[in-house]
Amino acid sequence: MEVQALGYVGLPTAAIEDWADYGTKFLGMQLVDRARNYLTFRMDDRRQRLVVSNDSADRSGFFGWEVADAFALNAMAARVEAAGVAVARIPSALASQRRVKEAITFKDPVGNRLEVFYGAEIASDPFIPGRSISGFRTGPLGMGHAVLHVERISEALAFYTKVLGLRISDYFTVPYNAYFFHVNPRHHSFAMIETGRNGIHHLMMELTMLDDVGQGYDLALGEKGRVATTLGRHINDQMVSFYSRTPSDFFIEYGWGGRHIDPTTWQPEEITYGASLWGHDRDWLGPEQTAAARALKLKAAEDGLRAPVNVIEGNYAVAPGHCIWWDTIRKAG
Ligand SMILES: Cc1ccc(O)c(O)c1CC[C@@H]1C(=O)CC[C@]2(C)C(=O)CC[C@@H]12
Ligand SMILES: [Fe+2]
Repeated sequence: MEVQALGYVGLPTAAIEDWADYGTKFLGMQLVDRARNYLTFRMDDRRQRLVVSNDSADRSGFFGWEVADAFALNAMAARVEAAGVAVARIPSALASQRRVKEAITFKDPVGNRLEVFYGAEIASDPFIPGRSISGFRTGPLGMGHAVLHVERISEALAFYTKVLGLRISDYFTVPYNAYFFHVNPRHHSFAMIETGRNGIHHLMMELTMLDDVGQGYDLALGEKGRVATTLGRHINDQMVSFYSRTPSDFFIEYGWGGRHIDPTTWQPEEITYGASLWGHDRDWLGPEQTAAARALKLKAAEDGLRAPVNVIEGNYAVAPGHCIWWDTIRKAG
């Protein structure tokens, strides 16, 4: 498999100041760089995972897909070019700003800026979370998952699977079309939902402990309008999560307990139950959609649908103010 993980993400915003607090005091990331028109955050031992930018050049965000080395990067560049898509080498000044060794960039068929890179820089100092969380589940699973609104999934599907090499985890067509893709054991690192417009829908970050999510939920409940959905559990990746409104016009899904899949044997499947096993209620849906979402969930409950107990590597108790991250967990294990 060429693409190994979703390595970093750039999110657009018009409210850069609000993001500093939201990213640290609520999400628990570490603010490392604060320039006039962008912020950068750490989530683990890497120097940078998330960039939040109010530069007009970054208006639709960017997605940093990780490959192993220069050889894999060149192979990807050739493959994208062969598909008729213009590829540019990212100048070394920008590559250093991304904290990677080398990168290329191109647009997906609906206009999102993609970057493919290798050689992410590791920090020499430990990750200090912005609030007391146990840590983010990253490492070989990547930074989380990114979900896009797309006008028509069919336009981008072939590009993401045949050119980029993402593999379909599952999909559903009711109550809307949605496709989920994996590149490693994380159930999905990327998804598209067909909503009639293009843009970022949400970014998911996964915490190593459920209590991090519950405590974050309490913080979000304390701010008017911050909670975008109630706490819930997704059917396909079994993630327990809630969605919060960011200072931009999309969401961050804050989750725990996502399942692992075996990419070598996984077969794409169709989900007929909808999005959630329970929860994830929204207050902005019309009465018809609310009733439809409710009916799907009640059917799942009636059918006795349950997520198997998750065995979470790295689900250890840690002292408040301290954090563990993947590489430490792996070395300790
Ligand atoms: C269906 C699903 C499974 C796993 C995920 O990580 C995930 O983000 C989703 C999408 C959930 C769902 C959606 O598809 C449409 C818009 C929704 C209802 C929201 O507004 C919040 C949850 C979103
Ligand atoms: Fe999600």
